[in-house]
Amino acid sequence: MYLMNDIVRDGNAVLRAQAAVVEFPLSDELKAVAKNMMDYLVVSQDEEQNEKYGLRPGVGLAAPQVGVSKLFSSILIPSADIDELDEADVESEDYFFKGTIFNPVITRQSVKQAALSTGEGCLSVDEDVPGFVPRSNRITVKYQDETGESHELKLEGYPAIVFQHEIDHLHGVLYYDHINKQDPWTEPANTKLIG
Ligand SMILES: O=C(O)C[C@@H](Cc1ccccc1)[C@H](O)SCc1ccccc1
Ligand code: NI
Repeated sequence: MYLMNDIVRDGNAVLRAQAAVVEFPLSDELKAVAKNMMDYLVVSQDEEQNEKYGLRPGVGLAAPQVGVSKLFSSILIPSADIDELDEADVESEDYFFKGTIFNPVITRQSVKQAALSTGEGCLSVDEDVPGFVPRSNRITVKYQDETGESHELKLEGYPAIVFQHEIDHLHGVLYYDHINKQDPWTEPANTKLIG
């Protein structure tokens, strides 16, 4: 499992590089990296464990953030984070999404935007950069799973924001690149505020 000192910080060129396509079948090395990324997310979301290991909680982690310039990100979105889910859903499933997405492509995105009302943070950016981070409210993502099988996901709101944050990492983009430097907290036009 990765610890905070395995996470590359802003200023390292790998966070600004275009990551490389992942070839299948996956090498044992990349399987191990993906497992360690997911283990980080699982442990980071457990209050006791993240305290013990000094981990910042995360719902996503991209390979470039651990120094691997390849097109994949692990994502772990708790069902409890998704307001639209009703009680039954939350009880039955611990996670809205748990998996590693390889070679993801956003094939469709809405004109309508969305932003977290609190702004965003990043495990690779130690200081908080304040401001709304406008993103597409709805996206369609095509990606491969660990076996190389292709999937298509339609996402809206918070999950769409998480996926866009993680896919941005694969193209050398960090969340604060999207913040309006002049007016960071001015509500962007046509943007739904979430949370
Ligand atoms: O650095 C990363 O990529 C992980 C980020 C992903 C993220 C940040 C803001 C908005 C969407 C995704 C971490 O998860 S930041 C910490 C965090 C934890 C729980 C919920 C939201 C953000
Ligand atoms: Ni990040």
